[in-house]
Amino acid sequence: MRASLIQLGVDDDEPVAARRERAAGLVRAQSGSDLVVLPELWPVGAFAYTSFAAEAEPLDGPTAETMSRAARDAQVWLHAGSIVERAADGPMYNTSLVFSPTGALVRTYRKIHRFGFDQGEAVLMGAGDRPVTARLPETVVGLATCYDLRFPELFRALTDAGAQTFVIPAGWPERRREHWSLLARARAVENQAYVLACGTAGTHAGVRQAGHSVVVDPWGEVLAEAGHDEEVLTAVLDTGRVAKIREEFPALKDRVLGR
Ligand SMILES: NC(=O)CCC(=O)C(=O)O
Repeated sequence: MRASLIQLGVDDDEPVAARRERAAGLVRAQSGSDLVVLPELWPVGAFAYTSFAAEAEPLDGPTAETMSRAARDAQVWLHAGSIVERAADGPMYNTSLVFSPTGALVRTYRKIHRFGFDQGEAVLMGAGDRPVTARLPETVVGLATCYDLRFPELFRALTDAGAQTFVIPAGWPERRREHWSLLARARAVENQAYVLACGTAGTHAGVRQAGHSVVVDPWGEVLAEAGHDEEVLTAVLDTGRVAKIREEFPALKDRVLGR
């Protein structure tokens, strides 16, 4: 399975509508990949808290509509990263969108762990309340978003639900880049699963982004890693390796707690 992670540059000087069209063009350019991934809250910027309300959109809003067309044109499965969702009943959520190659929105995931402690996303957004998986032709994907990476119990729940590949869009800051790289590998090793962790490049709302999107295999080896700047990171996943490693080194079967 060929996966392409679009480590999009998110900078304050690019209008949201322009970035949306540019992201769609980058998705179209990945035709030939099986799965394409965009980062967290890339239309507005994960730390652009003061713009969240103005840029919030429904699940059939401009970003979803543009991404649906891009997935269909490229004939790819598209994890379109996340948007600030404005729910019909009022609250905002940090919601990931997964499209099939026909352009159908097949899954949404509302980020469960909101970042900011008593500020920012944590106070502006509602929290998701359930883990979500999506069955693709070659793998079962478990969905998580950025700060979720710090909560291993979510990934264990996704593993229990059948996940073999974790897709993690993020807007992770440079200041904590070592945590990002370490935790991405940890989630892969402890669950014997692929990790596709797609961050942003650039600087928005004064927060320099870490970039360094990464693809980790179920043995914890880094298959591909991006630098700081905008780039498309591509890796070929041998999806049969998950079952093979889980069988040859059956640590998941030795669990004592939480079964
Ligand atoms: N957008 C986020 O969830 C940021 C998470 C983060 O900065 C961290 O966990 O550190």
